[in-house]
Amino acid sequence: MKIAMIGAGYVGLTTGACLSRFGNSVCCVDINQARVDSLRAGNIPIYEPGLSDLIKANVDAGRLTFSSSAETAVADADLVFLAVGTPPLPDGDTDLQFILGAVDAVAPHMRSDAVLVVKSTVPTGAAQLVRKRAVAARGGRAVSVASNPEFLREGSALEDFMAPDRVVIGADDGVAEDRLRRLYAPLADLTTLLVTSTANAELIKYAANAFLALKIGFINDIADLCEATGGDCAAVSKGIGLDSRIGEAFLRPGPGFGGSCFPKDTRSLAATGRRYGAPQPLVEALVERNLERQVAIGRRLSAVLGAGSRVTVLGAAFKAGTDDLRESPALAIVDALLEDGHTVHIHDPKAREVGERLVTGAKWSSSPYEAAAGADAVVVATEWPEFAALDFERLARMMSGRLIFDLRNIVDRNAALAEGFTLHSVGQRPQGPVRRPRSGGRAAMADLAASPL
Ligand SMILES: NC(=O)c1ccc[n+]([C@@H]2O[C@H](COP(=O)([O-])OP(=O)(O)OC[C@H]3O[C@@H](n4cnc5c(N)ncnc54)[C@H](O)[C@@H]3O)[C@@H](O)[C@H]2O)c1
Ligand SMILES: O=c1ccn([C@@H]2O[C@H](COP(=O)(O)OP(=O)(O)O[C@H]3O[C@H](CO)[C@@H](O)[C@H](O)[C@H]3O)[C@@H](O)[C@H]2O)c(=O)[nH]1
Repeated sequence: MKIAMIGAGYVGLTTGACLSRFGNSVCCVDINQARVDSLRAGNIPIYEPGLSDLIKANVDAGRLTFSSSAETAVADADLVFLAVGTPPLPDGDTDLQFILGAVDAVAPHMRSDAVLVVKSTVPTGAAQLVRKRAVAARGGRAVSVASNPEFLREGSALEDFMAPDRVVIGADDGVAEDRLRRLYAPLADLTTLLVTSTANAELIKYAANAFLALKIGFINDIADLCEATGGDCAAVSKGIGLDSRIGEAFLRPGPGFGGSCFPKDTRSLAATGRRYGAPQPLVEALVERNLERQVAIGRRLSAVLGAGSRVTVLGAAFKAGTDDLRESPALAIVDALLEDGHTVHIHDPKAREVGERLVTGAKWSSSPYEAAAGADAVVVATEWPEFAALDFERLARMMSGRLIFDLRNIVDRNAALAEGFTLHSVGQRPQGPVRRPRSGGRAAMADLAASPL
């Protein structure tokens, strides 16, 4: 089939590349000319494992192209996907300006039998709005509109797309349903295909993200309780996760959830609830708690460090496997540390280029060890695998202090303790010898006991 993918960001590029791998002819369109030029020159503007090779293979095979002209790209397309951003408005509701702008750009030029598919995450009712807008832009000619929400995660986007738990097709007419069933047929034996209304498909996407975010918010609160009572949240997560009704996924405590989806989508779901007079108090509370947590963790670190410490933050991206800094808890913690007067050095294996432009006031380094030279404390803020394999002997030689704050519970605990570090993990009381950082810090046993993470 011929596909136009409007929006060549994380979702558009990944989805476009994967669909071209099925043998479809895909044109990814973006209004950002620099992005299109870069893609045409073979430079992929985002980091996503495997994406660069997949794009290259499909471009070489003649199945994947890039354009800034929506008009040309949609002219002979069977399916036109909208994968543009849906950012939050100040009240948390979703800003549909990019969706509606894209509809205006594509609708007049689509074939009469083409299907317009909303892949972006949009509040319930948006597909109907898109349909009305498209019909108006086409001078009254009808158009088939479908909703096909995306569930991929950054950092594992290709595997998630190629082996999804389910594919949700929201279709209010047979043409849209048949076309999308055909499109996803190559995944049919791998997945559960759920065909429902556009309104349900839209609700499923928000409900899924909010439910996963609630699991994280819940375990983060339990982690605080474990720290206060002397429990170990890793054991608690395992113990509850083994119940198949609960499941082990998304029970890792940390610095709060971030990224371009959970924070914005929970706010949007809450806003939709308010708009329809069906309040979502659990989700409202979750949104608040998550913001509070990021700030609180920064403050708790500060309380242990004392004034004017030198702190190394390992990881800036909101999770491992991506260079995406949107709503990253690591950056909220960096901000809190800078505000409290600490000197901050950051290392992230992939996010430095974007990060250096975004975070002023901190110094960026090209390796964890360079970043840790002379530091009083190291904070592991993103779960990059290299941080799970830190060489503590080397760190001990380079650092001034002996404090590790492991906000992802990934460091090699025994290796850290053996080198004389005091280790603060999430959901556990601090472990190891308590030592004063050599410069600037004023950590004491009482402070540490009173200030678990
Ligand atoms: N990032 C994820 O992991 C993820 C996963 C599932 C769903 N989603 C949803 O998918 C949507 C896109 O997210 P993203 O992270 O890919 O966003 P993004 O910001 O990375 O990319 C969006 C792209 O759309 C382009 N664009 C905007 N208006 C356009 C227009 N009229 N024509 C052509 N291009 C246009 C922008 O220039 C940008 O490159 C959002 O609704 C998001 O909530 C994201
Ligand atoms: O046990 C966990 C799992 C995740 N996180 C955090 O939660 C956030 C989101 O992580 P993840 O869900 O892995 O990444 P995303 O790429 O944001 O993917 C989510 O958001 C996408 C956009 O809607 C959806 O498509 C995906 O299904 C959904 O998982 C990150 O800050 C993680 O560090 C935790 O703190 N603990």
